[in-house]
Amino acid sequence: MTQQEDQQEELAERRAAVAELGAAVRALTDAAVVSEVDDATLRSVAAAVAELVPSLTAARRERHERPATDPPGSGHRWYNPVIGAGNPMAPPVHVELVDGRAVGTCVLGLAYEGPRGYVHGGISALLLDQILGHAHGASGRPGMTISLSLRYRGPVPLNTPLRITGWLGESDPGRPSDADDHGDDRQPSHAIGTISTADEPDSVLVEARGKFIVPNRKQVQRIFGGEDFAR
Ligand SMILES: CCCCC/C=C\C/C=C\C/C=C\C/C=C\CCCC(=O)SCCNC(=O)CCNC(=O)[C@H](O)C(C)(C)COP(=O)(O)OP(=O)(O)OC[C@H]1O[C@@H](n2cnc3c(N)ncnc32)[C@H](O)[C@@H]1OP(=O)(O)O
Repeated sequence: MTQQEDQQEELAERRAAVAELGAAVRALTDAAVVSEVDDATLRSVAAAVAELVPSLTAARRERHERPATDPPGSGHRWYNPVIGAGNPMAPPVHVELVDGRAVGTCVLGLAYEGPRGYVHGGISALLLDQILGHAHGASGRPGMTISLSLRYRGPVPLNTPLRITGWLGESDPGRPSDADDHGDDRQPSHAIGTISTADEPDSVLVEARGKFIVPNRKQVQRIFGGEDFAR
């Protein structure tokens, strides 16, 4: 086996272990918010869970430190709060690019509840921000959201397969690019997205409009300390 194959195998192994823990903690979170067991049982589970924490934090990363799952060039965030298999707070949403559109699928449990039986509006915004980000990133230049607005047309049901779709719209006509002064290579992109149930994809429950920019060199330096933020 070559050194590169060795590293790939190690990375796959690491990601699988991280996904396993993510799934287990996600199941724990789901159980915690649906549980109606007695108080003594809640307290004993709380104590048992608290005891597990030090075994994870024995080796930890800090802000700005890259996790072992995301080596340079991987372009993927294993702990992303929407799509990351390693992040228990992520449903996780499964995203595919279909004819230039980003299409996400997921089922949201009671941990994401806003109105009883329905998804919290802030969670819908989170999912849409991510899917718009994918639509923007599909052109090969991942960016940052600079504005996001939503219209909640109907309540989004929990425990129901959902479909989240994002695509790019027209850019601002005639807006000068910042390329000359700042090294920006283009204008903000407009992205549009929707949430519907998988069974009724044409019935839009939430609609989003967002603007994305690709940060220029100075901005990357200021915000991320120079490291290519997308890699
Ligand atoms: C986010 C990591 C993504 C990594 C993913 C990597 C790989 C994955 C592959 C595919 C992608 C898939 C998924 C994407 C994932 C997630 C999506 C969620 C994304 C987010 O959740 S991201 C967090 C929220 N978001 C922020 O945290 C931004 C905070 N905000 C700022 O940090 C500043 O705001 C900044 C630096 C943007 C500008 O601040 P500044 O001071 O430098 O500029 P200034 O305000 O003076 O702008 C004067 C006028 O120029 C325009 N302008 C400025 N820069 C420009 C540029 N580069 N290009 C074109 N136009 C530009 C302005 O829009 C304005 O225009 P106007 O006046 O018309 O509004």
